Amino acid sequence: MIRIENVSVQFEQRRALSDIDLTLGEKRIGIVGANGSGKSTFVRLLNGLQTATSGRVLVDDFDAAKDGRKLRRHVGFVFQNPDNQIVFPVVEEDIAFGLKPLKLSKEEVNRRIDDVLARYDLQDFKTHPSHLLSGGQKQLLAISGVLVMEPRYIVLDEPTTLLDLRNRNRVQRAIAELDQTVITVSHDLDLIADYDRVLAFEDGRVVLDGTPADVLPKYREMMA
Ligand SMILES: Nc1ncnc2c1ncn2[C@@H]1O[C@H](COP(=O)(O)OP(=O)(O)OP(=O)(O)O)[C@@H](O)[C@H]1O
Repeated sequence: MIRIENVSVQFEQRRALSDIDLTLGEKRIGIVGANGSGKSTFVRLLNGLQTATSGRVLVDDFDAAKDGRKLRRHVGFVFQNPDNQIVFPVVEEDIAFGLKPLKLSKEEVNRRIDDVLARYDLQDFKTHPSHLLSGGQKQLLAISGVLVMEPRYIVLDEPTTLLDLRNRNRVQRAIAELDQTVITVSHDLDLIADYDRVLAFEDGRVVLDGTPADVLPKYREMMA
């Protein structure tokens, strides 16, 4: 369960989020809103990448202000551009990197890497240069690098923006199969059309909140 209690985020000249108060317990949560409306700032709060200027962020037993390190393991974050997430030149090294702080045995590290690569049909790319993967494969590798840490929540910030239709569909299927609670920021409304709940942001506030069937038509109208 995620509790956001009266949270505001103020950057020097600009208030990015104003008095957000939400309880999120659904398994699939979509976030929509115009450019600059506060979506990324909001999801970055959930794993401590962004701190609240005022208010509290609680994820299960963790308070973002006190338990930053634990929160980052509990809530995995997939960035919009996988090139910002993929840091090692070889696929298996990149996935292993995130596991280092967990101090697992070599066997367990290998088992997790093999499992996650098989899941996304990337097993043949294990020793492949990461930068030679296609855009969709890179996005799947970025998701793999987060999944392998077995977080309880996964945040995806515009996961399909850079992808062609085939890779977009692959990523959509990959998300659908996740056991974790997933929070997805997206301008691609079809991607979140079967989610449990959608929040629409405008000027740092949540202006629509409900099922996709309820929110998405209103959001389309709002953006027309
Ligand atoms: N580190 C920062 N310093 C100053 N201002 C920031 C910072 N990060 C975000 N902002 C501002 O806060 C507001 C909200 O930004 P945010 O990135 O959360 O929007 P967004 O809804 O994710 O936009 P987009 O759809 O374009 O990714 C914007 O006006 C942005 O310029």
